[in-house]
Amino acid sequence: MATALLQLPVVVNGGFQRDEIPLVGMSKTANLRSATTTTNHLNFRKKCLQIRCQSTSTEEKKTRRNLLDNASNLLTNLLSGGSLGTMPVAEGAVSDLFGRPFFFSLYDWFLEHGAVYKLAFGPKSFVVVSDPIVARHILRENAFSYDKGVLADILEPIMGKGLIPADFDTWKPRRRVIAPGFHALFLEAMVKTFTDCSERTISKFEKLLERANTDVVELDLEAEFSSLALDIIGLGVFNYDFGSVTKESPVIKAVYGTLFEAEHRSTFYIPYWKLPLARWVVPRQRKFHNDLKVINECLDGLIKNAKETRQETDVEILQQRDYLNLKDASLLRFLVDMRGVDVDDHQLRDDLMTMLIAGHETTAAVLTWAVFLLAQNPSKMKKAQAEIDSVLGQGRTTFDSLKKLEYIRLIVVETLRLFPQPPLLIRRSLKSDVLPGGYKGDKNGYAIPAGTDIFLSVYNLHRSPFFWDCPDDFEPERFLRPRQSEGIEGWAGFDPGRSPGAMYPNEIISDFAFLPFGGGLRKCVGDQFALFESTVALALLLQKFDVELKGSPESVEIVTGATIHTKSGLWCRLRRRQH
Ligand code: HEM
Repeated sequence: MATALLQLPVVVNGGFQRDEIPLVGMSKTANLRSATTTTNHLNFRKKCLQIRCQSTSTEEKKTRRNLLDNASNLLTNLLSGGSLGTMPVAEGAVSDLFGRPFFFSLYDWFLEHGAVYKLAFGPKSFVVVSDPIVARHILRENAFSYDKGVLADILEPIMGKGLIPADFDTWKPRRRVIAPGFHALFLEAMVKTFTDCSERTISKFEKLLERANTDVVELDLEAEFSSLALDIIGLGVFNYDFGSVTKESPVIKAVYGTLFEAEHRSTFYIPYWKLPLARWVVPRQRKFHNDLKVINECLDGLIKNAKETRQETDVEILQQRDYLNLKDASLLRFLVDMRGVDVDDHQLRDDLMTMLIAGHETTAAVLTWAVFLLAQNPSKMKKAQAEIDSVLGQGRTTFDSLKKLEYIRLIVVETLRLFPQPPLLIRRSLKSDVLPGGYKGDKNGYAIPAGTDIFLSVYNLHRSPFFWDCPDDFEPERFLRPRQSEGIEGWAGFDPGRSPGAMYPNEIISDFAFLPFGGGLRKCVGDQFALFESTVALALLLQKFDVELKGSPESVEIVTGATIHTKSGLWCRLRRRQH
């Protein structure tokens, strides 16, 4: 198998030759073998690679394209604006959108064309970036030259002027107010909320076992994590208990409906919802607007209530409240009480909606894939449980115990490396710029005009064979080892010492090779919230249960929208642990 993979054709348009890929500290064969382990989508990728091995030229590949692809490529040639200097060009086909997640195709093209390439796709073209040096330039060094582009177009109807899609003028004052809300005492109080909510989930599982009078129960853990994350984000952001672990309600249904629509819009080829009558004529658009109305009414009620009970206070004093004993420790309370910030209800609602959506599916996905990976690595599951037993025994998680649960924390970040949520960051250049060439790219860089749409593929970055050893392997321990830059000019290597005191590896330690929460100005504000939440939920699950997949890993089909998730749930068998 490995030999067959090494015989891949040399590609057109520059890029890497396949046998250049293995780099540091391993043989070519070992790297390619390791690149075909663990998960079913890797097998999927393996199949794709095999298919490509059999094909000897790009011509042959083109003949397999269907009529729609040909029409789309004709449009591309007409509209995509020609080449961008020496930047390699990959030609996408409409059929690449179907049958498998889009980011797999972006990965294959990355290996073919290099870490910066132009993807011409139907009437659109994008620059795809899979390199930490270029990512650092876009996200940090020249961040004010890029806005959210396509992403803002898609999300604005849902999140309005919330932080994620916001233009810089809206974003600056709101970020200044929201970021301080995630202060140390708030996060510490949230650990208690995470623990309470996770225990509610665990006790639901235990009741199922008792009722069935057995030691094993079968469950869709993805759905359970989704309910858990919804309950947590509701309490943390606006002190509202959805109670979705144990019940259904119109608001919960509306939240899921809205998420579903956001996902549909992020993957659908033609934005038909922008047509004037679409919101009244298309049934799913009508439903979407009804769902939005339900959520908005709920949020408006919470905002009204918070404003009526406002106690205006200086931010420094707000940050010292006794959060562990407050009846309402939520972010909404903080935002409303902050002195000198008289934000209108509409903006506040957009902020809450943004955090509801940003903090829900993402965390649920981390937990889902962590279980998926652990179930295939029983020795790592045992190691995790040994740590939990020694740190927690049968006790609860606390802020202090999180500091000692090192291996669980590493599992969480390794899951985020392999399954970044979202797998792509999206930007549009506000002015012309010159992107650095990145590793093995053009030394003079690549000039791009204003208005260029960019996909920064975090998935490619996290699985780049140039920056990670055995990139497709699930190996939480990797984060404990520093890694020299190994002669990669412009990249500082992986050094935990660069971010002393950080509980989790981040973009600074990895010099932008690891970007689970983005980086620079628009970095996630909820990163620590999400990391603590995932660590608590995973630790409490593994404290009580051994988990295995119900079917084979290959039967878990991967789909993607804003996040990477499964097509039909993560069906698992939970067995009560004997202590
Ligand atoms: C594992 C869970 C999470 C992941 C993987 C994640 C990931 C990300 C990423 C990658 C970005 C940057 C987007 C970009 O640059 O285009 C982002 C932004 C953001 N996230 Fe998260 N997030 C998570 C949880 C949360 C939570 C829990 C909250 C809030 C409670 C949150 C709120 C936000 C907000 C408001 C932004 C926009 C920041 C800005 O533009 O200033 N996220 N998130």
